Amino acid sequence: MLTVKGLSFDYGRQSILKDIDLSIDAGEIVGLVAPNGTGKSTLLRNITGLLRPKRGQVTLLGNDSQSQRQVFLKHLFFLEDSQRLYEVLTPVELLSYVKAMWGGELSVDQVLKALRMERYHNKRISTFSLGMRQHVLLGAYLISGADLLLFDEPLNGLDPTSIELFTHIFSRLRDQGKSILMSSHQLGNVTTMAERVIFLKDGQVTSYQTAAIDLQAKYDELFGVPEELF
Ligand SMILES: Nc1ncnc2c1ncn2[C@@H]1O[C@H](COP(=O)(O)OP(=O)(O)OP(=O)(O)O)[C@@H](O)[C@H]1O
Repeated sequence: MLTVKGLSFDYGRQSILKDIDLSIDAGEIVGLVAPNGTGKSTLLRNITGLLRPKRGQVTLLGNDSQSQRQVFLKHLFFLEDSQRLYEVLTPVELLSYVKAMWGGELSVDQVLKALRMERYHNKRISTFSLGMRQHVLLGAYLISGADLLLFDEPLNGLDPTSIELFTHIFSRLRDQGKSILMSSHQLGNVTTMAERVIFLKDGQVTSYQTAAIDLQAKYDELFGVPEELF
């Protein structure tokens, strides 16, 4: 589904991504985990082409992110942050807009119902809490019908019931053959859903099957707090 080859990116003199290779299959949920400021958002932005890689190639279903940009974008959905939704719109308006742009099959009503958003579907997003915004954001992902979903911190601000609902929806999407790359600085936020975890460190990635190793031990080995602080 998604193939990234030799991707590098610098912010000025600071090298953030170094020669990254990764791939994601159809129907696979992958977690991207690293502490704050490591480069997760930068990697997602490079994959989508919001930032232009210094080197490397990204293809989605065989479509190149640069030379076949329109088709490439049609197959993916990425909204960086629920704080950057169109504030003046209501959920109904936003979802209708995304449906019109991406041409997904689900109706606005189906999505509102699946995400239990009927209570506030006609209120302006500007008045919403973080958790409500996350629901609208997931609604936009769902209604897009895109094949690859890139999600930055999907569980931010959610109560336990909503986490359960989101987890359920992600597994439904996987069953439908959608691929999901979700980033988080918290390992626990992705391990319940992802069958594979990619750690980003020093600009490079290592990938582990969730069931194959003790991921927390690996996380501590890679990013743990040093024993001697002072
Ligand atoms: N526009 C920018 N100009 C220069 N440096 C930047 C810019 N945006 C991010 N950086 C730097 O790039 C590095 C990676 O940032 P990025 O936001 O990708 O990290 P992250 O892993 O997503 O962090 P977080 O978990 O806090 O969201 C950081 O050192 C950050 O300071």
